[in-house]
Amino acid sequence: MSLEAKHISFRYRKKGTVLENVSLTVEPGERVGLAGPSGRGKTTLCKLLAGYQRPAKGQVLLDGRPLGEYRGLCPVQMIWQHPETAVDPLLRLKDSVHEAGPVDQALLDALHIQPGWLERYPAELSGGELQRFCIARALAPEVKYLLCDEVTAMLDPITQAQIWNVLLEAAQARQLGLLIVSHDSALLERLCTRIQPL
Ligand SMILES: Nc1ncnc2c1ncn2[C@@H]1O[C@H](COP(=O)(O)OP(=O)(O)OP(=O)(O)O)[C@@H](O)[C@H]1O
Repeated sequence: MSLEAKHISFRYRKKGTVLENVSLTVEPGERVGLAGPSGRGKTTLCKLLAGYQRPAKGQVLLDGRPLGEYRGLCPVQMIWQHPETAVDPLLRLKDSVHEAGPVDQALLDALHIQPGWLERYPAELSGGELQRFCIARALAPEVKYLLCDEVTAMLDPITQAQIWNVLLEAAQARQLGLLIVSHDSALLERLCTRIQPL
């Protein structure tokens, strides 16, 4: 079940063309690093691959089928740099984390999520604490691909290491495909099976 962007072009109404004839394939178990200067369109490509935006030209295919044909939880999930933009501010974390279905206690433990945090609202957690919930939610069993857009850029080194350990273990155990966006080339070298410049 490969994830493919085929000859994608995209433009924002006010900005003009951002991506022109871009192709990218991620296979199960692959960890592809997406590198490129600021403003090149890395986040935009992730949004297209996750189905948040539609390309003006080209297609996003999962296992050869357009992503839009899949029903229920999308098998391609995006994890954002700023987790506060990815959770409902009015929901307690215990409700947000279960939006994609029940979450395994072992996963919450591996992410060092303290039981008391579940009762809190997003504004009552730090960015690193909140990001752990976003990762737990993104690792729902139906998910096959994770698009990790600068997911640890604002975190301290210990939290970064904990989060990447969990993501890499899950990716290996479940043969998930990962697309990893980062400006940190050393991080990409360490994490990725290959790097694709944009
Ligand atoms: N909603 C939007 N409307 C108009 N222009 C946008 C929108 N979102 C992004 N852009 C523009 O599209 C271009 C690509 O943005 P994008 O966030 O995809 O780049 P990026 O490579 O991820 O950048 P960075 O490395 O700085 O995060 C930028 O010039 C940005 O200003």
